[in-house]
Amino acid sequence: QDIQVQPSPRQVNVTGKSMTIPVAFRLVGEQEANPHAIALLKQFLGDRLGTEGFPLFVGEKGDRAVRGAKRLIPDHPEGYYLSITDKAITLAGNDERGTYYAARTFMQLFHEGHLPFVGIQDYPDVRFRGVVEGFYGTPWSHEARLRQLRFYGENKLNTYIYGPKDDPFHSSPNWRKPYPAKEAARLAELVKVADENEVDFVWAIHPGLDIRWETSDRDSLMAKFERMYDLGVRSFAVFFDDISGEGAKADRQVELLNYIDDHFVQVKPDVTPLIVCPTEYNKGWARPESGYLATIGEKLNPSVEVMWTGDRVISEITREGVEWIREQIKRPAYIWWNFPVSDYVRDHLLLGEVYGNGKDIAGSISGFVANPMEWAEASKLAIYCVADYTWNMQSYDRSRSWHRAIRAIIPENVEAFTVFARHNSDLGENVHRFRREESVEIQPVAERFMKRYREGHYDERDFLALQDEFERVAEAADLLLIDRENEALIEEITPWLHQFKILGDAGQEALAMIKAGERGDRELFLRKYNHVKALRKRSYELERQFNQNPYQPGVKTGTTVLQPLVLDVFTEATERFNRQNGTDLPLLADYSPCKLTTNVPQLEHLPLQVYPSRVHLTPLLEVVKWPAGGYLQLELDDAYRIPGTRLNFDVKGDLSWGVMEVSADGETWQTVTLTRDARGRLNGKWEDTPVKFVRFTNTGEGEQQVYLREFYVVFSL
Ligand SMILES: C=CCNC1=N[C@@H]2[C@@H](O)[C@H](O)[C@@H](CO)O[C@@H]2S1
Repeated sequence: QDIQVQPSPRQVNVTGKSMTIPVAFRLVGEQEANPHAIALLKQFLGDRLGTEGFPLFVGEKGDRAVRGAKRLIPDHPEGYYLSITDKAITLAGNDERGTYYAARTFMQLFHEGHLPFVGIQDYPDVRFRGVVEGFYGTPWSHEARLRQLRFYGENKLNTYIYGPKDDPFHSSPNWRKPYPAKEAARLAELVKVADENEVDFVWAIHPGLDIRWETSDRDSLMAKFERMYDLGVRSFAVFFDDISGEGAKADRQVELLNYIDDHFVQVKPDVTPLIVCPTEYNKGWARPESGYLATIGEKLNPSVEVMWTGDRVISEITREGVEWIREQIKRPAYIWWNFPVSDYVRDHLLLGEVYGNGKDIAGSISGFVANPMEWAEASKLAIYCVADYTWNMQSYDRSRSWHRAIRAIIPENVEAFTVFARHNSDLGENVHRFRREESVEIQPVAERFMKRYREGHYDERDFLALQDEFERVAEAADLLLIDRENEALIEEITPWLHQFKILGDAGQEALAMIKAGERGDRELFLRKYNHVKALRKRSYELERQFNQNPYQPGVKTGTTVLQPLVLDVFTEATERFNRQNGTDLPLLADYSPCKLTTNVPQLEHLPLQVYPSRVHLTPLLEVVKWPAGGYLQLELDDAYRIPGTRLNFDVKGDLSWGVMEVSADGETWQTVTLTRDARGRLNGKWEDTPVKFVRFTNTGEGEQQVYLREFYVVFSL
């Protein structure tokens, strides 16, 4: 029968039919086996466990209980051998974690009152597998983290790296300080639950923003690690990402890391290899002339793991890419995969399939951890798939894994959540230009329908297929909004579910406009027209109410296929109605009154947030390298009286290297004096003349490195 085990095991031999589940089991090997595996089995088998009953042998290679299976146990870290026959069950690990994984697999084989007769030999492709909580934004809650750790235990993920950028005790300024008692107790509990689920809890420190290369700061860091060790932490990381200036120096970083390795990691008996997140952490930013990676490769202790995001900050991981970096750093890279992280497209949910990474990279990497969304439960879809991919790459099937993930996460509403996730997977235009597939099944129907509708002869079957899809969208939203089996998940995605309901309704009503127009039923057409406009207004208000943040506020759904389709159908149907009836009903246009032009590479694709009276530039999380002569220009659709631009480059020192100018025609420019307000933000003020262009230029001699935290243009009173 179809043995469904997650992650997909490497070698499964079905050795016969199956047996009904024994009413009682007798555990053999309890004294020597991994206590977490024993605890798991006891909890799972409950009162079926007794001194009599069907023998269940559990243990690690060399333990008496599994002596007979010794040569069948794969000789790989975390490997295990599992066998179920009509005589006995054997769960034999190559090491403690392997035994635990054998127990996890065993638990999944219980199926409708039966246990299959199988022999399984299994082990993971990638050594370190899991999640790095490394995003910008609201850190996960304590409860969310506890749920995550249990989820990792279920899916054979063995690593959780604690590194939320917005935790002041992980990063500046309080990385030097011990956690207050309450937070310390919570971290201790996380470590305990991680252990129970055979997950390494890696505590990361992010000192680079203000570290001083002196023994005092080195001692502060060592003292903090000691504190964390006292809390039970046995795995450590140092993050030097997203910094500039002093903290970015390779030889200083290496000196500190080797010191930590020599005087902490190597002297403690039970600490796993140190992990570092380098400043040059992707190929797009690597500069051979800086010698940064060469220094890491040559001077950093070989036992230290070096993280890497791939060819770009957000990128698919390829064989060629990992071979390249392996050459540079003289060791396999420890991949930090930036998916499903959405801190640069915060108005989107990334619920799509995990795809695009090579299946031939296992031998060239030491670890693979996913950086998730701030929405912990919603991130589980991708995390489940990453668990499958990193355990057994060759057999990874992106679609099968994704469907299983949905069944694992919300078993009572699989159909509805599948519809929802299908249309919430692309990012829209973004600064990293990273895109994902969305609405894949319906996209060709939508495209064909619009083309033929415009030509005047669409296929009724396409019309009905689209109508059916929008009905499913509306149904899915309502079914999920009342779902009570996974309340934490529904709580996270509720704003998007409301938006999704509006989209489903708007799609059906826009299609109804076509039929009303064809029948010449003016009254019905106007009803539908007004309903769609009302729905779009509700959508707009929803955007202003939920998920407000300084970067990408709002709630986007179906942005790649379904939303544009509603707009296209509405516009086309209204234009026809206007022609047939000599009316001029306004077309609903999502206009954008502002255009961005720049010659600073990192700013080229920055999306703009357009509001009724101001334009907001999406701030960047990374350091911006601003070359001499580099400029950033906003062009409005008309000349407006602008009471005052707000500009915030979060830089040390002044901005005398740059000039802010405005113009009404793009020819004559007027310099604007910038003044710092109480919050350190730079504001531009000028005489009260209409302005169409605003630009900021680096008129200095050399490249500047800045954080672009905020660029506001307020263009009406
Ligand atoms: C290997 C080191 C990766 N360090 C990173 N720090 C940043 C992360 O904190 C962000 O979440 C992510 C997505 O915006 O971009 C880079 S990736």
